[in-house]
Amino acid sequence: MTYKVKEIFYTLQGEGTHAGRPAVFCRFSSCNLWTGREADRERAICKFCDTDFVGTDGEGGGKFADAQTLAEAVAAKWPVNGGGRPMVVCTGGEPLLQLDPAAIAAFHERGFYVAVETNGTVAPPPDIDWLCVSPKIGSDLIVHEGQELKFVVPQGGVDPTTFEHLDFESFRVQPMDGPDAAANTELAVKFCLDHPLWQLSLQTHKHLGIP
Ligand SMILES: C[S@@+](CC[C@H](N)C(=O)[O-])C[C@H]1O[C@@H](n2cnc3c(N)ncnc32)[C@H](O)[C@@H]1O
Ligand SMILES: Nc1nc2[nH]cc(C(=O)O)c2c(=O)[nH]1
Ligand code: SF4
Ligand SMILES: [Mg+2]
Repeated sequence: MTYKVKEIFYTLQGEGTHAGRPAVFCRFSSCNLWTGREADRERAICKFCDTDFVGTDGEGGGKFADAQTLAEAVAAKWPVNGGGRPMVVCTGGEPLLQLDPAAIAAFHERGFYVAVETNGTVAPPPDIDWLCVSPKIGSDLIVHEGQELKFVVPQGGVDPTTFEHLDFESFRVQPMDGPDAAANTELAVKFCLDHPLWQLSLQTHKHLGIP
């Protein structure tokens, strides 16, 4: 199948458990919860997205005819003889609209640890190494297990503890970026202090000024 990818770039994972770890980001085009057009944001299910995932015109983006071609483009971003286990973070947009067993196998064949950032509305293929689910209020959460649950706060007054019964190794709150970022960060810190099952996830790449 052909994969539509907005951009492929090498940086540090900024968020969550793997924050600080070098990774190739593969940002798939399109999402099922927003068209990506500003004109549609207010009527979207997910209204706070910080990402441009429309089209295939970003750095390293394009249409990749098959899984091998896609994995080659990702592997080409990893430093030669750099050491360490290479990691790819499949994100978007919503990566699970496109990520399939063939793509995961092609990443694995090249030694990659495969991480995925998903909104949890699409069933994941098997053999993902790190699945991070970030639920969106107003959408139908069907993925109830994975490695990391990362809830952006605040969202519609929903208490993050309502996700605690789900089967994840790590529970995190991430402050919503935007005009109220400072207040949202304060709220997230207080929430973690009051609920020590939960850890803070910051978007460290934004503070560092890296992609
Ligand atoms: C752009 S999304 C792409 C992956 C997938 N569609 C999802 O929502 O998880 C990547 C991560 O950024 C988070 N995110 C998006 N907009 C944000 C914002 N304004 N503030 C904080 N986190 C945000 C999402 O919740 C998700 O964890
Ligand atoms: N550095 C960096 N880390 C990230 N972690 C998740 C991201 C995403 O957009 O999915 C992201 C991103 O866009 N940049
Ligand atoms: S689900 Fe993810 S990619 Fe889609 S609009 Fe929301 S944050 Fe953006
Ligand atoms: Mg991002």
